[in-house]
Amino acid sequence: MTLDAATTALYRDIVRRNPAEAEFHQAVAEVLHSIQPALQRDPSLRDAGLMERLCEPERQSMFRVVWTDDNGAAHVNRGFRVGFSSALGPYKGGLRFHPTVTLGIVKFLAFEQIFKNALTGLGIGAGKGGADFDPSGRSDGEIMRFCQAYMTELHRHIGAQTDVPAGDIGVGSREIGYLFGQYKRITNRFEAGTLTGKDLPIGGSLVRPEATGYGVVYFLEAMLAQRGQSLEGKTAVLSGCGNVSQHAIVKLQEMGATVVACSDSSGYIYDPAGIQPDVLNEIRNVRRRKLDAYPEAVPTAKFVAGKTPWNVACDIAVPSATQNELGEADAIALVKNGLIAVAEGANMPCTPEAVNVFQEAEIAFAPGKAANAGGVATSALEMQQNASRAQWSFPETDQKLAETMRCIHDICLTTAADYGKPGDYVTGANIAGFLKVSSAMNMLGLI
Ligand SMILES: NC(=O)C1=CN([C@@H]2O[C@H](COP(=O)(O)OP(=O)(O)OC[C@H]3O[C@@H](n4cnc5c(N)ncnc54)[C@H](O)[C@@H]3O)[C@@H](O)[C@H]2O)C=CC1
Ligand SMILES: O=C(O)CCC(=O)C(=O)O
Repeated sequence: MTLDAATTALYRDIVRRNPAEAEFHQAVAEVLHSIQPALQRDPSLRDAGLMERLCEPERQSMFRVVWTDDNGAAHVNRGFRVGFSSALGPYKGGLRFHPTVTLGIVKFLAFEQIFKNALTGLGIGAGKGGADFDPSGRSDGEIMRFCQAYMTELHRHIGAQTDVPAGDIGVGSREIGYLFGQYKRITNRFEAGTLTGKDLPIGGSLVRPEATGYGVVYFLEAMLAQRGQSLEGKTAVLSGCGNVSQHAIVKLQEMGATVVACSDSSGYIYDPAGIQPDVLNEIRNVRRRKLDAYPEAVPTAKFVAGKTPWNVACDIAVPSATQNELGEADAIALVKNGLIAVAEGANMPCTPEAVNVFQEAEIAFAPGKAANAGGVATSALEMQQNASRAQWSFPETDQKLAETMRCIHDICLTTAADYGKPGDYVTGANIAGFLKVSSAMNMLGLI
């Protein structure tokens, strides 16, 4: 749908005021396009500068992070934390440690989080952060010193009722542990609900490590059931081989699909017999090696260097590495090879052109802000457990995750149909998230 004049003017202004932030512009453009039917139905949604406020972060912090490597040499990185919206609860969203991190990347991720977190129905606002630090090849001691240096500044901005960071690319439970340790040391408080994604002994939740990947598969299951299909007997291709991918692979195979390929930034592995999650775990999480090491352990697999996996024929694609990793040509190749469904495990991994190809071909398409919401939803469950000093069992927590994903699926589907776009999960997710956050913003007054 084309933008009306008022929204076009708003969008132009956002681009002018946020120069050189292409990913942020892209994320905003998608939402503005999607919510046009809602704005047409209820023009009062534009009142009181609501749209302008929605697209302007409440707060943005940028800071210097100084740390020393194992040889005693000093390094300087740039740290970020953006609190985009606290209309529904404390800012909530992960931290990304990757050399490509910029303010624009963090803003796009925090903006996406507004709608994603609203869809969970769990009373969490939206934030995101990170640093342009490259953890690859760094020793455990270097990682710890970087995390301590980063938290030395970040601690001023966060808290269980203010802003609750978690993991994202390059930040797993090890980093969360070091970050929490430094927070605890500086503040003199064991305030477990200040960070989520912790290991169990320091206040973590069962299922949080698995949640994003499992959640994507629960969403896929619901989306396929809507079309009278299931995961049984399907082949799947994933990108990435980190937290999201590894657990999505486990759940896909548990539900009867065969995952024939996954990737890292150096290439992809292919095995028609199915990728083995235990081997992947050993190579990536224990030995911290690249995927070219996988065929050493599984000789039936081959490693294809320097390529993405989108030319591999499959029924289901789950891009789970990074933004804009799947473009128009990739989408065309996937559709030509018989694709039936896509679920975004990563945030905004498909370019707008690729999404267009999928939608034109009537492929079931689940946008990241709906499909990967299981991670942040389970973080909210971790916050609930921390607040009551409880620890729920794996089955209980997994059941809550599965129910949340089914609810998100159904909200997206019914909202899309209600606004004249049946089966369009992008429209459904954006409008449902937008209506929820905008009603809260109106109740809170002009802030
Ligand atoms: N961890 C979580 O709970 C959630 C993560 N996500 C999103 O899922 C995606 C993956 O995150 P995680 O699995 O947590 O991170 P991770 O650090 O565990 O794994 C990232 C994976 O992506 C690959 N990768 C990273 N940058 C790449 C690049 N430029 N080109 C090709 N491959 C690249 C890495 O090799 C690795 O396999 C990200 O987009 C993240 O924002 C979304 C929701 C929640
Ligand atoms: O669990 C969280 O708070 C972070 C999840 C996240 O960063 C995401 O949903 O992209």
